[in-house]
Amino acid sequence: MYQPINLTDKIFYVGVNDRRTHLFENLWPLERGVAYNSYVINDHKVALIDTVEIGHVDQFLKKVRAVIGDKPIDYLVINHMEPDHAGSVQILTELYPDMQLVGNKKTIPMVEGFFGINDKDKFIEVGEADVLMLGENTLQFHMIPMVHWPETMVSYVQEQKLLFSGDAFGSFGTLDGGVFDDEVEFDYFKDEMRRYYSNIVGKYGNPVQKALDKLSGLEIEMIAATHGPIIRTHIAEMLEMYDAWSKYEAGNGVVIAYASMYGHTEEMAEVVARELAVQGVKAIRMYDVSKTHASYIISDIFKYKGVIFGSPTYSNELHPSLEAS
Ligand SMILES: Cc1cc2nc3c(=O)[nH]c(=O)nc-3n(C[C@H](O)[C@H](O)[C@H](O)COP(=O)(O)O)c2cc1C
Repeated sequence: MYQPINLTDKIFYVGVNDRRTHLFENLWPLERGVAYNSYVINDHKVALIDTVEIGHVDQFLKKVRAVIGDKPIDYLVINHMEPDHAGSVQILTELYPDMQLVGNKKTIPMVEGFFGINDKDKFIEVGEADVLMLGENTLQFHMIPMVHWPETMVSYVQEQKLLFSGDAFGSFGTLDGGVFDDEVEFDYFKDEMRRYYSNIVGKYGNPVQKALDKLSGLEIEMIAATHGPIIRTHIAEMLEMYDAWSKYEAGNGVVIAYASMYGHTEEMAEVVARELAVQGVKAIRMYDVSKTHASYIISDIFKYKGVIFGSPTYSNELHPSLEAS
């Protein structure tokens, strides 16, 4: 039985946990799963903010109905078209035929491409700073292209100072009871947020800087992303972390990532590490790339200023496991 989880009196968490998938995007290891977050605003008008991965749609619908009962959904806001969030759009349009899809000019052709939905009356196209009134809550939309897809946008509830941020500020890890940042072991999620950011969004530092600039004009008291805990007590810290990562600023420390078949390159890496320690470097992270998944190494490379790679020659190239990392 789902106990509705309130963000505010009319806004609810209706996300689901995925503890079965081994690799996110068939690429990134999920040691402690991942949550697909979605939210319902049960106001005079009912709006759903994003959906969940299609494999979890039954549980998702139960949660949505536990909040809205038999009321229809008026709007489905699509902040991001990636299938772990937009995966249930089609089935929802069938279940709620009068529901309108809210997206920007880049979202709409994607919806048509993904789902073959092309009825113009189904869409409400929104642009920068447009608003959608729901009753006591007003949604305002801000475009954040390439964080991390072209159509990405965020939705801001003006009255609540609440930002539905899409994948921005998201992290791996299921929400095992605790849903808000003050209800969980937040340090774990901070690390997983950096692994998520560095591997999935990290290339787009400039678009993230532009997005942060735009969001700096908003007063934000809660960030509700599509993965990971809802942030309400660590807002400033999160914004600072995103600012530093997107400027590629890092703290003191060195990552040493090596490949070694017979141990000689590893021995060299040990010597280098010892010398770094003698020189006063305390944070030294050594990884054998054949053992540790690249996503953890990349995450640490975003955390520390220094990085050293070591590889034996292998058929005149780098060792394949380092090359692959
Ligand atoms: C399959 C294979 C391919 C190799 N190719 C080269 C090569 O192209 N050029 C070279 O100088 N050494 C080559 N080597 C030798 C290794 O680079 C050398 O033994 C190195 O010291 C191994 O380092 P490690 O002990 O860290 O694995 C090759 C070794 C193996 C097993």
